[in-house]
Amino acid sequence: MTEKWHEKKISRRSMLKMTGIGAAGAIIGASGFGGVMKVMSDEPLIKEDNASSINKYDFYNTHQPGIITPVQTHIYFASLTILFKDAKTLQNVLQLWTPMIVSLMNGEEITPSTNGYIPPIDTGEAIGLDARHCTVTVGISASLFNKIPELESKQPKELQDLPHFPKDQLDPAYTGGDICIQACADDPQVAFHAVRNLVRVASGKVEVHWAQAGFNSFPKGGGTPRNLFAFKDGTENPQITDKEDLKRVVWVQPGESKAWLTNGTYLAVRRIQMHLETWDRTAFHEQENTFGRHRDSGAPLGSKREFDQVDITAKDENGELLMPETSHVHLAKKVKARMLRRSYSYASGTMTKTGAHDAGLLFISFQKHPQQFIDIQNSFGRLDKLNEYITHRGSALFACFPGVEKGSYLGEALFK
Ligand SMILES: C=CC1=C(C)c2cc3[nH]c(cc4nc(cc5[nH]c(cc1n2)c(C)c5CCC(=O)O)C(CCC(=O)O)=C4C)c(C)c3C=C
Ligand SMILES: [Fe+2]
Repeated sequence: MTEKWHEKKISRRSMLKMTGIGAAGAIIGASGFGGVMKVMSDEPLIKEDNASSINKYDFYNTHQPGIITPVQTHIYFASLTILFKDAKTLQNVLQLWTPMIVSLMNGEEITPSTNGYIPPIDTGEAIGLDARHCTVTVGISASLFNKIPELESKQPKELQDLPHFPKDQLDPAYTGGDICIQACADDPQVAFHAVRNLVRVASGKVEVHWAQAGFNSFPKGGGTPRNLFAFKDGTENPQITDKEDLKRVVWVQPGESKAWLTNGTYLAVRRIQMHLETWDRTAFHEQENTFGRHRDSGAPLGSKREFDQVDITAKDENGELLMPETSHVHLAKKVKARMLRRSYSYASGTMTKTGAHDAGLLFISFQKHPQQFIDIQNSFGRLDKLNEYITHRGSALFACFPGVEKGSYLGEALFK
């Protein structure tokens, strides 16, 4: 029987090496990182979901949190570069992160500091806040497999960089990365705190390549949030209660990819600038024709209610299509591919060259195969009316591990 990771003891020296503390870290006594992780003691490194935490989602599940979890108000998304080339270090980082993520999702301090002679273990900015529905989702990309030759046989063939799409103007500063951490919460500081602490503990092993904060605002009483063009965004999505549909659209099923990815999914992320200045000069009817939906109700053009059935062939009394052929929804619906969208708006100051808002959509979708994203994006191609108002500036694709069983750790099956 293979030894479980938590049954192995990582030596104090390798722990210090791994956390990048090195010689300076000698000051960090047994209550330092050793205290955080308890990896150097006999105590197994298992953190439990705390049922008495307030506003908390469970970590241990068949699937990772933050995918079919109801969308929170904030995201901090980070794409990391790995600074190592071996599978063992990746395994150690994932082992280190797993109990930390449980603590973060419990809304607990990672480990309360008791030693005044060392830096606090938890950076502390979430002290006194509850879990705020924090979720952390981790994925790995094709470039990670390129950097770790030992894992070559584990790379799913569909895990490749996304192709170049017509009209893409990708900025390398917002593109790619080896590992993603998607932290979502109903509080911006809780989401940021999660990423900050996960990156910090793996310092010397990973560094942030790019990161983006985002937000969603929900109407009183709930409902679909509006994007920065004021349209309800996220109406047409698989129902998170329809398990069979999620198996068809989102979750990798046994035999569909490499075994380690069963119950996992693919995360496509696009940092899409929305040209607010151009949009704000556009006539209201033209805005509605761009999406093919009414702005205020969110209903398909010609219908009354947001969740009315979309019929892209429906015509008005003059025989004209109600939803223009080049409208965003028409083109998305035309292809059979589907996805689960979980996007956030962002506003990050202004573009240095033009002074325009650097604002838009941190588009995130989950699908069991990257081709689903590719087919829909190709359907938009050069035709989508929305192209006039947006520019894709960043892009990455990650395979998100399946969920974790108590006693295991993120991505364990990758190392078997
Ligand atoms: C490749 C996938 C998609 C990208 C990229 C994308 C960008 C993008 N979308 C909006 C706003 C809306 N999108 C809407 C619907 C919609 N969009 C996609 C896919 C991508 N969008 C799909 C699959 C759908 C659903 C189509 C359907 O079957 O009905 C809508 C309508 C409301 C809704 O259903 O959410 C809006 C609004 C923006 C602003 C944007 C880039 C900045
Ligand atoms: Fe869309």
